[in-house]
Amino acid sequence: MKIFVAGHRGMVGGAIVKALEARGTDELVTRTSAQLDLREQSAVREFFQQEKPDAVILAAAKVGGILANNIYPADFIYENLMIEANVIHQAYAAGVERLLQLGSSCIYPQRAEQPMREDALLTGTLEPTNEPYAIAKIAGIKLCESYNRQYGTDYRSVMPTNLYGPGDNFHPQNSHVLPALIRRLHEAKLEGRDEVMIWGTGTPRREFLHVDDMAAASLFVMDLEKATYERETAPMLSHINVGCGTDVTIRELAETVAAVVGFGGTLAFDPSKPDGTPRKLMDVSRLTRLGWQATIQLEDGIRQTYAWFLSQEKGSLRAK
Ligand SMILES: NC(=O)C1=CN([C@@H]2O[C@H](COP(=O)(O)OP(=O)(O)OC[C@H]3O[C@@H](n4cnc5c(N)ncnc54)[C@H](OP(=O)(O)O)[C@@H]3O)[C@@H](O)[C@H]2O)C=CC1
Ligand SMILES: C[C@H]1O[C@H](OP(=O)(O)OP(=O)(O)OC[C@H]2O[C@@H](n3cnc4c(=O)[nH]c(N)nc43)[C@H](O)[C@@H]2O)[C@@H](O)[C@@H](O)C1=O
Repeated sequence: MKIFVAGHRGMVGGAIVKALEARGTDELVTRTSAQLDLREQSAVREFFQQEKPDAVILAAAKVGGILANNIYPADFIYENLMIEANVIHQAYAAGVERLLQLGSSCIYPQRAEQPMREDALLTGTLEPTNEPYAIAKIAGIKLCESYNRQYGTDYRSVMPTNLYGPGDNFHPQNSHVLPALIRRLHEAKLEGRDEVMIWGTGTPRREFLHVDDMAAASLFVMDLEKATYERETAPMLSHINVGCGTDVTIRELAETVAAVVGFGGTLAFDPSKPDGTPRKLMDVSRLTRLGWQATIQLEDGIRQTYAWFLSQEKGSLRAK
């Protein structure tokens, strides 16, 4: 198959390309955002009409942690809506048979019953710190569902929990918690500081999945027989959660990162920073029933990610 991987330089897109290359069965098509801005409708139309891929994996998005979502809500809703609408519609217009798009666990209500099942979607109010991003991600699911229902396409959606791994964004403010803590605790160790500040109260719970597991799950869902995907996601031909099925508090995460990095000082908490959703644990029974489960334990994944972080030249680390 000729597969367009959108967002191949990102953490997830990069891991998906690596997994596809290891398989070695497909022709891959990639473009950087500078080569093809997926917010631009006519450019996306031209690209799809020229390339005519058989399949698309949509891992391109405007992505960031709790603070970035709060500071740049317009960018998060606008860019993600445009990318999804352009890619999904132009894929359909170019006759693309199969598409997989990545959403996020933040699509579920702020107070969703835990663990969160796929049918919790649109049953309650969203978490305010990422509502614009979540609405764009929900629109992505609804685009796929609607094209499937109206045009009989085979466009699938996976909803990952919080992800981490090599290729992550280690920006001190705009990143997600896990890479932010790796960097902050590493720098504190180097500077000999005896205290590090962690945002929020430390009590929110999060589920973390290594990006290589996410890439494997994405290909697993992409490869499912159409009838199997439709049976599992009936009646709306909606989406499948991806996670590891267990979560930790932010305090526990910080303690694990501190142990891996070798920071022996005190962890202090700054409650003036937002906690966000109190808990976001995915119900992964749909994916488990289909035969997939995560393989990388959190501490092992953090060790491997820290080794990758250390292997990067400081200047080449992404800092968006
Ligand atoms: N990271 C996480 O914890 C989670 C991520 N997800 C989802 O997984 C997907 C991938 O996320 P992740 O890999 O972490 O994100 P990254 O920020 O690492 O990568 C995103 C990629 O999207 C590309 N991109 C952004 N804007 C445009 C644009 N206008 N045109 C073309 N390409 C664009 C970028 O390309 P370039 O490098 O060429 O500029 C970039 O490589 C997203 O849909 C995200 O919502 C879901 C849950 C958790
Ligand atoms: C993937 C997911 O990511 C975002 O939602 P989030 O889960 O809240 O993600 P986060 O990783 O930024 O924070 C998790 C928790 O960790 C705490 N925390 C402590 N110290 C730091 C810290 O230094 N940085 C960050 N970012 N958080 C910190 C922080 O206060 C919060 O309680 C959205 O983009 C959302 O839309 C989305 O999809």
